[in-house]
Amino acid sequence: MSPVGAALMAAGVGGANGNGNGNASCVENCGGGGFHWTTTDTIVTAIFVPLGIVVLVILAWYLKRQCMARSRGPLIAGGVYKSTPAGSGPAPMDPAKPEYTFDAKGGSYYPMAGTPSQTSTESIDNKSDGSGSRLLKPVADFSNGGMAMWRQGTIGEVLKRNAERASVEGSVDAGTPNGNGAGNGNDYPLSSPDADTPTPGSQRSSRDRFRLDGATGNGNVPLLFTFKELQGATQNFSPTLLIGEGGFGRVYYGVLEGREVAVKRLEKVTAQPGKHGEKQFRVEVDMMSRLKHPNLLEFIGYCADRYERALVYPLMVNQSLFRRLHERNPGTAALDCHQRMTIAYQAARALAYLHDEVSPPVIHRDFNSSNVLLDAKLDAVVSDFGLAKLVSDDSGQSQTTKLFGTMGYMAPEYLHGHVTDKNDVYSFGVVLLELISGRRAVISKDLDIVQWAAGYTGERPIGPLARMADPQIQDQFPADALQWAVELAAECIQAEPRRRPRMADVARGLEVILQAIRRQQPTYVAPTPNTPTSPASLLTPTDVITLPAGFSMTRFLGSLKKP
Ligand SMILES: Nc1ncnc2c1ncn2[C@@H]1O[C@H](COP(=O)(O)OP(=O)(O)OP(=O)(O)O)[C@@H](O)[C@H]1O
Repeated sequence: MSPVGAALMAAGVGGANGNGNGNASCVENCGGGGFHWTTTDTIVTAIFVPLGIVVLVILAWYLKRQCMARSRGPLIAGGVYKSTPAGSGPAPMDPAKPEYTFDAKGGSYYPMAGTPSQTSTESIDNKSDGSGSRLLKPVADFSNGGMAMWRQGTIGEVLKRNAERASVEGSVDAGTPNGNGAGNGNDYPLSSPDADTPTPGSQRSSRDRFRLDGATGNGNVPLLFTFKELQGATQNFSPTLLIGEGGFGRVYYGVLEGREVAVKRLEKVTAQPGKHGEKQFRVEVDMMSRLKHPNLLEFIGYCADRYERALVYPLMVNQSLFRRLHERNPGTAALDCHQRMTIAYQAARALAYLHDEVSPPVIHRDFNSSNVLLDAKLDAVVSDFGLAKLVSDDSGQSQTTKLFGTMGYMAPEYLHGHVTDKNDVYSFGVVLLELISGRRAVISKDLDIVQWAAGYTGERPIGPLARMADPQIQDQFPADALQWAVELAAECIQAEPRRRPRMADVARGLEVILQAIRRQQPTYVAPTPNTPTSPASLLTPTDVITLPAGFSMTRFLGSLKKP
């Protein structure tokens, strides 16, 4: 029997007569034990071999496509992924030894370079197809939502236009921002020197051409800016307009189409393919596009122009809570206790939204007083989702091999790579202690605020609770409100994550504290010019809580716990 006939018979395709002798039309003697090529074999070979090859090619293409679709889930800074069933997004892999390095400048931990992981994102990050796709991929890969948009062609069209424009405009000379900018301490103008001057790109409005109308499906519509437009908005990233500096890059004051903005420019060096900052950029854009809450920093848009990456936010004129508490200009009033607890309440609401109202939930992972920004009315918004982590499994827990975060704010279990929303609760407790005491999270080389507070919360009695309050507000902090605030912080910073309250319950606790402060100060008038949110607007009538005699914050939180 011929080899083809045997193979087909084995595959049940027919063509052989079943007795093992092959076809009658042998051109040669069919006897003997050797292989003989027949006319039928030739015909069958001519038909089925090419057919088989076509089937194999189609199968390979289909499998590759499936893999790519799976690898394009939402990306997490430093995330390590494995394939998961389509639509479920990436799941973190088992933990390995945490590898991280400390950035002295930003006081933050970042993953060490050169720790490649065999992951699906790796293939995205390191693929160098030379087709200009580095410009395209980051946006296409932002999220599952981004993938859907890609399929619909919405983002695809925008990116195509962007790529065309980039090739027409050629390389934009970014200019190098003066490295000797004054850093975090810079004051900056509160109105643009030439706010009415159109930006170079604004004669062709980026909004008109690049608006991704409805693309994100959640009402947040990020705008795509050219690097040239951002150069125009920030006087070519002038050092005199430097607002601040973080682990991600520098933040500049700017004016875009008449609106005052903060432009966060990714350091050129970290915008190179495969570097941490690039991933962080994608995560931040992804997060910002999906999330919308009055106490989360609004996301205006971004720039992904060749190797330049930048994010555009509304300007928060009172900058960060950290600065307001710890680096206040001499002429600026200290925050009073009502303002402090209002800020805590608003930040708690933002975290509760991330944990409970977003699907899948989001863990901020780097909540600290630098990431709480204050607007003109001292209303707080939570910022910096570059380190956020999407929770992808049902338990609400995940493990990470890479650590990000800020010294003094990281929960003990987080240092072992254990990531849950309770990490944020711990960090929130630290910020609450900062607000109460006016002390920094890291007080000295050997003492952090949690250790310091232990003395007041029972472990190491060192004085009356009143002494724990910032001396600038000691007189105005009602004793009961202060006690409850300290109790609330103590609940949040417990070593055992499961014992910490949920952020929604923390927000309820802060409502009680605000009520107590307002009871004591019924004619509360905020210091000008920073008028806080009207206290009444914080609580709806149904939110008013009736306190029993001997109210205890700990018991109150316990009563809110879900069974
Ligand atoms: N939208 C904004 N409006 C006003 N100031 C801002 C705005 N965004 C950032 N800043 C200022 O710039 C500083 C640096 O911000 P950035 O988010 O880059 O870093 P960070 O949060 O301080 O640190 P990291 O990114 O390392 O966590 C902030 O501390 C804040 O003072």
